[in-house]
Amino acid sequence: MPIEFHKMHGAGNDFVVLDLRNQPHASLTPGLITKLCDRHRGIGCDQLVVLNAARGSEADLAVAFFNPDGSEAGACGNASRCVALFESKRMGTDRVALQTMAGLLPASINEDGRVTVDMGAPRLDWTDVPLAHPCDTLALDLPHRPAACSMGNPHATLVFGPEGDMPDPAALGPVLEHHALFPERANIGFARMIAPDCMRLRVWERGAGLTLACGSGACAAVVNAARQGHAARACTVEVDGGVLDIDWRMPDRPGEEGHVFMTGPATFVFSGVFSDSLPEDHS
Ligand SMILES: N[C@H](CCC[C@H](N)C(=O)O)C(=O)O
Repeated sequence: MPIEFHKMHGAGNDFVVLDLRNQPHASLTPGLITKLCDRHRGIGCDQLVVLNAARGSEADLAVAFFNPDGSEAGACGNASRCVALFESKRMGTDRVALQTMAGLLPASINEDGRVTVDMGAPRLDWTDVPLAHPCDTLALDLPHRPAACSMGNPHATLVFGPEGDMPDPAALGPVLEHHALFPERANIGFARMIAPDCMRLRVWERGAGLTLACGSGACAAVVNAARQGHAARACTVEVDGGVLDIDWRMPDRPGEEGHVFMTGPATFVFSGVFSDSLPEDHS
């Protein structure tokens, strides 16, 4: 059965968006997920994003994220901005609430066209990342002592000063993604501080490899760099595909972690129909 899809990207991190609310016939299998993400045998994207009706009144819709290797991710910041834009156009509003595995994410479309998503509070305990055994997530016993946290998905961030060598993310990234310390694997960020409120970031993504941008990775990088004293809580993050503004706000109450607000672009590219059989009149 043909499946309608929408191609979108957030700072070059690209997505195939399937809205199943109006095509319930589409049955998603790991094989179909991998095929749709494949840049040679399918449509091609960094993640497949699946929309369903919300289960409750707080959210406007439910969103699930899948990597090209078929694994499901609890968060995807760039896709969350894209879905917020998609739904805002459909509903004619500038505020959208997404229901994700990481929780309820309020989003707003700004006057400049950029999208702001409240990505929630980072989870800083080893059990939340998760890690394989108890340890301080502020400086893991790994090369370059990265800090780790969860934004609904696992992240470790290696932070470097303005000068000096940095390992190749394409070489060290997959080694750390699959390290035994990460029972659910991890996204690995390589951050170079330009100033306390500005960093350059590349992310080796779990299940996807090196991408042009990683929204949850940018949130985790600012949290992790701020925890290590290298970055301010509000920081511009320059990624290969553009610029994201991250603001890890102060908590409302003592003993809690503040929410991380991510602001950045969301772009609609094209819509199409995917069918694995030739149309009848393909003359
Ligand atoms: N590969 C990630 C999901 C996509 C995250 C990224 N595209 C973003 O914008 O946050 C994971 O398995 O946790």
